[in-house]
Amino acid sequence: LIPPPLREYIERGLSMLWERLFRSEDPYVEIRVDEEVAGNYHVNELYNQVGVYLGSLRSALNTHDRLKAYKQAESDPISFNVHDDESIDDSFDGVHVSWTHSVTEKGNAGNNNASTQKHFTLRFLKTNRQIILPAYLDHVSKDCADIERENSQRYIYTNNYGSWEESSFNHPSTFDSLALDSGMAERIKADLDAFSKGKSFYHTNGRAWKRGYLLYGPPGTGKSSLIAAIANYMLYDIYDLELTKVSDNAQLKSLLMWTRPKSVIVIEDIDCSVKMPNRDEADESSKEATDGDLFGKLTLSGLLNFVDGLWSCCGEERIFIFTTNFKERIDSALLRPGRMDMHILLSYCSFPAFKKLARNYLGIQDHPMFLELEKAMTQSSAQVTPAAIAEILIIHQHNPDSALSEVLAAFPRHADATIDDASTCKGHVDTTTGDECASEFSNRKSKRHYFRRGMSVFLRKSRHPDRSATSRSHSNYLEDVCKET
Ligand SMILES: Nc1ncnc2c1ncn2[C@@H]1O[C@H](COP(=O)(O)OP(=O)(O)OP(=O)(O)O)[C@@H](O)[C@H]1O
Ligand SMILES: [Mg+2]
Repeated sequence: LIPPPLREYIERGLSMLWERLFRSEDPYVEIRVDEEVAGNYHVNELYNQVGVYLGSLRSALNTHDRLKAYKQAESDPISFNVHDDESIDDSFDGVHVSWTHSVTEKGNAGNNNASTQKHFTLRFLKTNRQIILPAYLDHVSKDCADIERENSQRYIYTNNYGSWEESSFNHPSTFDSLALDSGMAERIKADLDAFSKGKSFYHTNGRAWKRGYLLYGPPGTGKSSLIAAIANYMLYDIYDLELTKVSDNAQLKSLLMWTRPKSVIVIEDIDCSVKMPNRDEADESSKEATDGDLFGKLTLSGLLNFVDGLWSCCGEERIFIFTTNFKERIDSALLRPGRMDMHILLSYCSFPAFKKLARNYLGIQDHPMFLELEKAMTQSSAQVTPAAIAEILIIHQHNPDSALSEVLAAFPRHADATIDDASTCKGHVDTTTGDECASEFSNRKSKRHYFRRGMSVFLRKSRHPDRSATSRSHSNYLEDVCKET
């Protein structure tokens, strides 16, 4: 409970008193971290790490009146350091330590041009030696690595047959920008936190340090956005594995070998990426190998080994994420715990999720229409995706009243009667009009992607009271889509 500067003052006083009374040795340990490694004039990496670590400590802001502020790069946060020869306090495992930075004249000894020598001194009580050494210095070093990773560029890799191609990853999605059902973001973040701190847990229990998530739900409910949010939260790189560009199991294994730790490995639309023979068929295939039928192909067991076999332990701290619009189409072997530990349903927009979208897109926390909207959203059977709502909000971002009226119109009381009962359409129901769907299509991703996945679009009838007009506009719309494709 004693503030660190006062505690240090008391400790110093006691130590001087002790020395006077008993002429005993200094009760402190001092560790000096020089800028140069003595003798070979190389930069001491630990010196740089201590500088970064101390710059990130905010405690000095409350305790020191003279501080130095700096930024290492434009995009970096502002860091603070105390002046030379002033000490900065920290604590580790309940133990108080202090750091001082000093600059001393070097004399002529070095053959390096610099005339001064810089160093940090770490000071703590001898009685705490076991706690501080080397665990505290390891902690400083690891924290510095995390800070640097936070400020450094991250990458998304896509596979081109046997190799990964890299691009900068700058997706802005975060848990804060996502509209999810209440409590979902917190549950996922808690799971991620437990995973990132779980190295010893996984090792003690003989498990590979990895985690698997299955994200499922209709198109436009935020699966891809959630992947980006997870990568941003964890500060991980992303490996986006396109199974159609993997020729066989051996290639899959080699791609896995080239992934780095602290990464998210993603397979989107796992149900329809490739037609994979299942395990029985694959066993049969070994008999048929001479026919060349399934020989050298990608098989389900190859994929299972990718996620969960011996090879999956070759790198550590990795998260596997699969997405699908149709969970029921996925082989249950892929979904079992240990492969996919959490199954996360992303669904149509609920009122709490809508409120988040309204806050993010319109900057409003509340509105007189919210009550009516909540009623409409809970009572209507219309199923509207967050993507469709986001589109409406973007169009009317400067006019919250019209934005909310448009959203309200998407939730008619008897929604069933307003959705075409098109027997040929399967899957996702989208209550946006054809035009809105078209803009959603072109905004979101390539049409090829949609058609490859066999996505169906429902076109709403309510805006077209005359059924023949509806069919006409629908077929025109579909023709347009095909033409564009
Ligand atoms: N839950 C959400 N919260 C905020 N925005 C969302 C959400 N869902 C979708 N969106 C918006 O809709 C766009 C499309 O979402 P996203 O690509 O993440 O959907 P998806 O579920 O991956 O769809 P698909 O199954 O077609 O791949 C995003 O760019 C985002 O702006
Ligand atoms: Mg997606």
